[in-house]
Formats: sequence, structure tokens, C-alpha cells
Amino acid sequence: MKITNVRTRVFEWKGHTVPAQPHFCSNAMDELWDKSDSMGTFRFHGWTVVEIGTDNGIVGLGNVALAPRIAKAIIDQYLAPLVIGQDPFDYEYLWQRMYRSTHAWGRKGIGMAAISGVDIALWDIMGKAVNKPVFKLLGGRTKEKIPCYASKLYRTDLNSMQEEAQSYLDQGFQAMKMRFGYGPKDGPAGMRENLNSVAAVREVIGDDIDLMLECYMGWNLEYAKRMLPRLERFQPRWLEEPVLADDIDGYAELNRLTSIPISGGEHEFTSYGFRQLLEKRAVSVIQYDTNRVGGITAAHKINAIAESFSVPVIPHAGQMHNYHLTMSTLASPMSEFFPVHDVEIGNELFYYLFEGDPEPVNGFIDLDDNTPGLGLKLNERYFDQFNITE
Ligand SMILES: O=C(O)C(=O)C[C@@H](O)CO
Ligand SMILES: [Mg+2]
Repeated sequence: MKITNVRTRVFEWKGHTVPAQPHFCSNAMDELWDKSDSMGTFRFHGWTVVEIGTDNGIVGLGNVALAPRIAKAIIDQYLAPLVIGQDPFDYEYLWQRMYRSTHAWGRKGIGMAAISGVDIALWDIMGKAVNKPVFKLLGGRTKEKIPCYASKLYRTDLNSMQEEAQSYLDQGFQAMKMRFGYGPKDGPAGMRENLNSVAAVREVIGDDIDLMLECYMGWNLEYAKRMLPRLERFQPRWLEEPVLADDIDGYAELNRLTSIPISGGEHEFTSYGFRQLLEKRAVSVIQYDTNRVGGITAAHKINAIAESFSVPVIPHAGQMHNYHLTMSTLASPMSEFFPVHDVEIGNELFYYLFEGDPEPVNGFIDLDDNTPGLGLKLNERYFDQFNITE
């Protein structure tokens, strides 16, 4: 089998969007003096869709969720010529070809996200070619079904957060993730706001539901050190990305400091990046996203390394490209799940673009043993709500 063509399209949402309120979620822009639109970098309203065709008529579907126009340009200009004419089953060779030929400027960030989109499409082709779901090519079924945690609970008024938390309980979720709205610039009053929001959610869900806490890199080391002891009484399952992704020593210091596990990795790349995080004991939970980290080829390697460190992998975002990896390894006990709703931050855009993702039932999702490939199709119902660039 040979790859004959690579098609990339950018889908940019132009439909109705729920505006994000100030303090919706702390993020890396918060430390800057100009906070006029600190949520501006925190919207993900575009996606790159990658379709790779083969000479036997199979089309593999991949996707990239970051900087979609740049990802498209990288794939069109640099990556497509490297895979056209090649056998998709030579996926390791093709990965190395893409990685090494873009090494001077790729490696981390959008270069690797673009490689991920191509790699995911190659795995979709391989699954379809042998008539098996991708997880059966990675190790097969290691779980009857996958527990997942509901991931939203952005900072709004506390009553609304409590109602939202209750709705996840009603749907049967045993775990959920909430976002902090305040960081170092907001001083002691912001600290109190942060603690009040965790207390409000805990009040509704009690102590027997796992609660994850997200900072999205909106804190700094000093602030995190002051917050961690104050958070211990809430027994969170983890504290996520308290500092910038590059501050690996900061993660390691925080991870040593308290009993609260520190998580990260959704902004880290390749097996090299994760080996560093693990060797430094910087994170106690790994959260790569397959459509950034280097695709299924890289994520599969990271699962094996994480297993040897006994550090669980709970990928960022859920979604099919991650679910197949979670299903196929005991290193990954759980998935994230973004509830389906109106387009807001953009995490939910996946459901407007693709169909086939499993719906959680009582807090679990399952994958079908008989659906070949990733099991995703483009969802054409909403195409008129996007600007589509070929
Ligand atoms: O789900 C996460 O872990 C994220 O970081 C998503 C992002 O949108 C922040 O909420
Ligand atoms: Mg996160």
C-alpha cells in the first residue's frame, strides 16, 4: 500500500460562541501587565483536519488542534512530500523522517503538533487496512471500559459551579476537574477566591469523588508554594500545570513539597521530553495529548516509559486519538472528557467537527472492538458554521 495524497483543511468556527468571562481560568498571560484580553490566547476555535489517501482507497483521518493555519502550512510544505509514495505501515520510519527533517525548527510546539496530525492519520489507515480498531494494534483491550472525569467547571459564580458539579454527579461521573480563576496578581483576596471555589465544589461532591485542580500555567513557583499547603485539606487528585511548561525544576520542587500530586505534560513533546519529566520526578501524572506530543507513535513510547516509572498517564482532552492509547495500556487508568456544549473555549469543538467519539455512560466510555481505525468521521452537519480553508 502506498500513500497517494495528503489533504489538509483548516476549520475555523464562525458560529455562536459563549464569551469567556474575566477570571474564567488562570493562564500564562496573567503575569503580564496588560490584561486587556488575557483570555485571548485561551481560545481554540480552529482545527486542522488531515486526510491521507492511499492507492487502495483507504483514507486516514488525523487532526491538529493548535495554531491550525501554521499546522496546515507545515504539513503541506514539509511533511506531505515526505510521506507521499511511502507505505503507511512504515510508521516509525516515517515518524523519524518527519522528525529529523524538521529538527532544526520542529521538535516541540507546532512542528511536533503537525507531525502528530499526520501520524494519527497513518494509524487510522493501518487500522482500516487490517480491519481492526487502532487500540488492537497497540496492545489491545486492557479494560472492560474506561473511567473518565468530567472536565469543565471554569470559574464562574460559585452557585453556578456547584450546579455544574451536581450535574456531573447526576450523570454518574466519579471524578471532575475544576479551574482556578485567580493567580499571583490577585493577591490574598484572589487566594481566598481560589480556596472558596474549591470548598464550594467539595461541599457538593463530598469526599468520595475525585477532584482535579487546573492552573493552566497561570501561577508561578512562589504562589504555588503558598497555595499548596492551603489546598491539602481538600485532598485533590492532582494540581495541574501550576507553572510554565518549561519550568521542569519548578514542577519537581512542587512535586516534592506536598502530598498533592503535581500533573503536567499537555505542553510537552516526544519521548525525550517525557523522559526528562519522569527522571526529575517533576510530575506524578502525565498528560500528553496525542495530537500534540508526536502522534500515536510517540504516545505509545511514552506509555511504556511512564509504566516503568509507575507514573499514570491520563491524557489531555479525551477524544479518540487519546482513548485508543488509554484502552491499550495499564499505564493509563483514566481519560479526560470534555462535556458537549455550546462552543466556548473551544475544547468542545471536536464534537462539531467529528462524529464517532463514544458518549460516557455513568462516567465510563467504551470503544468498539469491531470499528476499524480510530472510528471517527467528519461531521458535515456543522460545516456551514465554519470557515473552511483548503
Ligand atoms: O483540559 C485541560 O487540561 C486543559 O488544560 C484544557 C484547557 O482548555 C484548559 O482548561
Ligand atoms: Mg490542562
